[in-house]
Amino acid sequence: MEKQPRLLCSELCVQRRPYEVILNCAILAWKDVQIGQKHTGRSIYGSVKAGSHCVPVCEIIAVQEKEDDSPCKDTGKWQKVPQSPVDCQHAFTVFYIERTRQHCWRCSNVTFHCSDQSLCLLWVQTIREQLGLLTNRPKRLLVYINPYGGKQRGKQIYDHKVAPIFSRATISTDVIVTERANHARDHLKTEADLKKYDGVVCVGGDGMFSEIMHGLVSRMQRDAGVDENSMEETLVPCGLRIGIIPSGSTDCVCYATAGSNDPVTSALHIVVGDSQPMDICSVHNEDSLLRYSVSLLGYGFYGDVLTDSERKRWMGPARYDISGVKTFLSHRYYEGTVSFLPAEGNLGTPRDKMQCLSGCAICRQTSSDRLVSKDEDSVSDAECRDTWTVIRGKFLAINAASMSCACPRSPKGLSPSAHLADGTTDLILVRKCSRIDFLRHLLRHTNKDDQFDHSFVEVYRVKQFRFTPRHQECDSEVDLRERESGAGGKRFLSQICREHRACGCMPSQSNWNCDGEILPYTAIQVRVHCQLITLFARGIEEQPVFEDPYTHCAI
Ligand SMILES: Nc1ncnc2c1ncn2[C@@H]1O[C@H](COP(=O)(O)OP(=O)(O)OP(=O)(O)O)[C@@H](O)[C@H]1O
Ligand SMILES: CCCCCCCCCCCCC/C=C/[C@@H](O)[C@H](CO)NC(=O)CCCCC
Ligand SMILES: [Ca+2]
Repeated sequence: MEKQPRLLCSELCVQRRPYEVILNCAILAWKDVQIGQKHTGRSIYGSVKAGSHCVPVCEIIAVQEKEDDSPCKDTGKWQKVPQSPVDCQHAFTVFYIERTRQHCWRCSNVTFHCSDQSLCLLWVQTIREQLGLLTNRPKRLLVYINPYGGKQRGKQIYDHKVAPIFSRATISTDVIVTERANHARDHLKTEADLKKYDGVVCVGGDGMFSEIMHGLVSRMQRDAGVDENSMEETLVPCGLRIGIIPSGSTDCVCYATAGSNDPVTSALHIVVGDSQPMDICSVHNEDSLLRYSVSLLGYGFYGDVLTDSERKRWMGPARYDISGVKTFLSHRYYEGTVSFLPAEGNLGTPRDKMQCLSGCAICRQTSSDRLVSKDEDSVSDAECRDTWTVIRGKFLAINAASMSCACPRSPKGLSPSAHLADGTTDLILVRKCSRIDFLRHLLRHTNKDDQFDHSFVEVYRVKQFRFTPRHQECDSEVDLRERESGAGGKRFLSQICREHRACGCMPSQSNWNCDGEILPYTAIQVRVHCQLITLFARGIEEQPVFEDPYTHCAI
């Protein structure tokens, strides 16, 4: 670790033991003086030493003066007691982030006792000054809580686990507990005074996140006079960051951007002001915008699971397991045409095993390319000239994963190498196959095996795609022929339908699952908008971070 100029260095006590405590602009470090004397010869900075700790300043949540209150031996009442120099009376507590297992963070603390009040104040003030320089931290947040998401614990989770952390970090909040579906979306879209806030927090699952995202994206476009219905429009990115406190059934957006669905971890990512840009797909039917999607757009299997599970909402998260098995057993397939515009450039491939982790090189490159070419997001002439790939077939599932879609059910996700902010989506086509083969493929969503390594699975990294179900292709074909053949057309139409009934494909029509919402159209056109929103997250941190066993610092 590079040496930083010291701001402060004092001998303070921690749990009645003397420590050498150092603060510079990057870290706060403290080492046990007595242990230090036994193990001489090494600097506190970045080397292995017993009894030493260090915390990056950017991971300090708050510092607070503390009065040493102890029970008075005589009266049994609590009062301030004078103490010996080692048990000094003046103290301050530093609250900081500690990494625990599985990408989870905790709020830890250490109390330093000082010999006099002025020293104590100097430490508190200096640490506060350092924290004041971290301008990416939010001060005012607008919080929406869905009290009915997941296991209906959103309000409880916020009140008990999140609000105390925000208050510790002196973040002020306006909290709205939603009273109906789309309450948060409509409020953001039309009413909320967004200038007052540094971010919006969503307490709920993917459905609730989708509401917040729709509200913010639509508000931005309306304010900028951008027509969301047009696929050719370049959408305006959202200035406000979104934080997700997971309390839903799948929580895939949170899991895929933070590596866990732990509310405390998410609250801490908000407090430290993390930023993670994210792609959004706009989903259209002809000239109208249907919805936006950030995670999964799924037709066939995942559309059917969702349709069936909506009738079982009362079951909570277990509804997906029951509907998953039921849909798998029904083994329906769907016919149609998928066309797509492949991603070009150095964006990797869905099978390259380049997981999108914190500070991802591919997403960073995409960001800098966007800075160079401001027009990048428009449907450029080059894209119009690009040739579309067209695939006709019978599919069990058509999935577009704009991010990995990792969640507790599928820890690596539907497309483990998909990127959060590269301007592409991974289009996965699962062709008609036997039940046992499909089961093998599905089970690979839950383990580490390559789910694309099957002859009936194809995967493409794309910028745009379209899907037309067979029955709609037929309709237009029939319409055309009917118009061409006049009165004779009716006879021709009935002939086609009879043929379809015979091949069994006519009744098979699924719905699109768009981030957990059912879309009212089956023929859709999709375009990825690169880095349209930003979350209070940093992507999944590489694991294991090699940690100095004594200082707990990454080295
Ligand atoms: N007060 C409310 N009453 C009824 N529905 C609500 C309310 N507030 C939000 N909703 C709706 O509830 C739906 C589901 O919420 P949420 O996403 O929080 O939980 P979930 O569906 O259990 O989790 P996941 O989306 O992760 O599977 C959302 O689509 C949202 O629009
Ligand atoms: C025999 C059955 C085998 C089942 C195999 C299980 C594989 C699990 C993969 C889970 C992938 C989740 C992708 C995320 C989609 C979210 O945008 C959406 C909204 O929360 N969730 C669902 O649609 C919920 C989808 C839940 C599907 C089970
Ligand atoms: Ca992407």
